[in-house]
Amino acid sequence: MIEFRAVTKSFGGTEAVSGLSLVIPAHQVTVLVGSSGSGKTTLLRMINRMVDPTSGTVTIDGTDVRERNPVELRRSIGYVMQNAGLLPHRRVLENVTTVLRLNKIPRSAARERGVELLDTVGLDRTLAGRYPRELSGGQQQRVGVARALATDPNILLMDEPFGAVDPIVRTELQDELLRLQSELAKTIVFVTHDIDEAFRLGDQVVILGTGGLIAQQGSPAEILAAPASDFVASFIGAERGRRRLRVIDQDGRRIAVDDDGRPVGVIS
Ligand SMILES: Nc1ncnc2c1ncn2[C@@H]1O[C@H](COP(=O)(O)OP(=O)(O)OP(=O)(O)O)[C@@H](O)[C@H]1O
Repeated sequence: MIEFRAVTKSFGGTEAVSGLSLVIPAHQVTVLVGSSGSGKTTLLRMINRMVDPTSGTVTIDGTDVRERNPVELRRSIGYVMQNAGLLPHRRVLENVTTVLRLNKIPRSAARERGVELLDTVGLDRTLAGRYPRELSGGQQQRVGVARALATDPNILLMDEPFGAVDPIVRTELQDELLRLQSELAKTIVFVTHDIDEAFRLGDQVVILGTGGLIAQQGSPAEILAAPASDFVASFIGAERGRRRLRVIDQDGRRIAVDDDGRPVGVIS
């Protein structure tokens, strides 16, 4: 479990996070969602000490992260960035195994683990020898996820990992993450500004308002059922048109359709 207690982070005069308290349960996906500048990335980076709070504490399983060595802490937590952040001059397998090698795992064992990880994230092993630029955006993101999983961390931090890929690939990557999570049950903290993605992936969704305050937190169903404020209603409503569904009967089957009459699924 990760816990933020009364955490504030100021950058000069800007309060990116203001007195925020939040519990992030283990083995679940918590999604931080909010508009640009709402403090999502800052919150994420306080977990692995890429950023330290101005006041308040962040604990992992009861231990203040400030008691941990930052380098060791960072290596023990998986981190996936928006543009995968792969090393351009290293081949795919080397990218995946970098942290294993830093942790002094012998080369052959690291390679073995690396190819297994390619399988885990649904990448063909034949891509192992390619350079990142020889992969599609979606494949690069999968390599990023494989690298983050290399040391089998309990915690995975994901900062808009699927933000730069097209919608179809994005849906595939979301599906893949849900599949992986059903097998691995990591504690995942996922940042996005896309409420659809938040509701799709989150066991818990935390909607951040301006000035680094929590506007609402809960399961997607709880938030949809009872938005806590006009701000939340409009935030989740901005893209809600597509979600206002109705059911039609088609050849004896119940089909959910959106506002424009486009079928979005079969009700079973
Ligand atoms: N290193 C920094 N120095 C100064 N200001 C910063 C720094 N990092 C973040 N900020 C400021 O803190 C606020 C929150 O930024 P943060 O990146 O956490 O937001 P975000 O919700 O992740 O935004 P985005 O969706 O645009 O990435 C912003 O006003 C930002 O300009």
